[in-house]
Amino acid sequence: MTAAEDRVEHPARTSPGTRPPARPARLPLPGPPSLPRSVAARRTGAIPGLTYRAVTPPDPEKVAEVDRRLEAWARGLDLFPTAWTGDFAGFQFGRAVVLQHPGAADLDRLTAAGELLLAENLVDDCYCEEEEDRGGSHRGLGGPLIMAQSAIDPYHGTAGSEEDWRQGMQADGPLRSYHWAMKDYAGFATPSQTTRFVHDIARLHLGYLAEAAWAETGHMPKVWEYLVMRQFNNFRPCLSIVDAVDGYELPEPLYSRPEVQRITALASNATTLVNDLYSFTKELETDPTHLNLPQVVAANERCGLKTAYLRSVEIHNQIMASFEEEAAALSATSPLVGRYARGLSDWVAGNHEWHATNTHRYHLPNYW
Ligand SMILES: CC(C)=CCC/C(C)=C(\C)COP(=O)(O)OP(=O)(O)O
Ligand SMILES: [Mg+2]
Repeated sequence: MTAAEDRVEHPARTSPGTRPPARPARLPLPGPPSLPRSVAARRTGAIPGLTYRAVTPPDPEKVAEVDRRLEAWARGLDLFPTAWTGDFAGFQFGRAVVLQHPGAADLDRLTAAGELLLAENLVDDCYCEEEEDRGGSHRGLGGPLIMAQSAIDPYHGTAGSEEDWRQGMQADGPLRSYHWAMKDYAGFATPSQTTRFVHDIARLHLGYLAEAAWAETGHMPKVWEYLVMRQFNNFRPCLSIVDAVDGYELPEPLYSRPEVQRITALASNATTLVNDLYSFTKELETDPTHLNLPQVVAANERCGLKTAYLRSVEIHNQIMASFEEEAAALSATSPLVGRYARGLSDWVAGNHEWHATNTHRYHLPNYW
């Protein structure tokens, strides 16, 4: 790569003679080179240099059936206005879960995974994302998020106030979707798997709060700090259900072992950074200050966005390599852990395929 190819610079770099601040200020960075939409839309497929495992195409009949069930479920709960129907179709929830859970035990479990995915995205879009224009706000986010947590994490107050809680949990689409998706999931997951999910959603909400706090104060994290936040604001709740969706349980004493926790987190982090790479262009188009790994690398390393993007691919690849090596070593110690590790790997591979082919949501920067 030549210097000319990488000429998009961090603004702080263009002030000669000034001492760089100890912590780089969060300024809008120049966006990625944009293209006419028709050209940009073609720029999909795998990111050059990105480590991923290719998957077999999903069964179209299975996808259509899961989509049909999910749409009926969403309509029945009045989860979103008809104006959002295009977004529902464009997200391709059925295709996502069929790709992510190739070993799913049955369609009911696959549909429950889709309900949870839909609910998680509804909470993010309606509560957290200001740019979506669906009521989301960084300021005061803790209030709605604690209610969202309660929708999956039962209330144990006075008998008299329980009915108020029950009604409160039906107040909007994000709450209804969390609440009823959780009911379906808990119908086949063991109590331990259900509690695992509750804890992973609490972690996710903590990550949303940190992201919102940084957006509100204009804080630019260091790279490691960003990776901490993204380890919580993360796809993990989707990955740690793989055993339940596949119809078995990785028992709590095994799941809780630090090395199993580590491969769960590594897989979740790798696949979440895949989102940062595929959604980079979309995010910068809607909000030039939106944090994702390339933005944070560019600000911290005072380099152009293309360099930062390629560096972010490397960071992803290192995490992915750690996952693959450690998961393989661990799998050799126990067939059950091996099955679980395969489920994690399948989810990562399917989620990559979904990102690489979802032209409704994502297009790549014009770097290749
Ligand atoms: C499905 C799930 C658990 C989502 C929670 C966290 C989340 C929304 C992501 C990891 C995706 O990241 P992002 O908010 O950047 O999503 P888009 O890039 O807008 O698709
Ligand atoms: Mg993103």
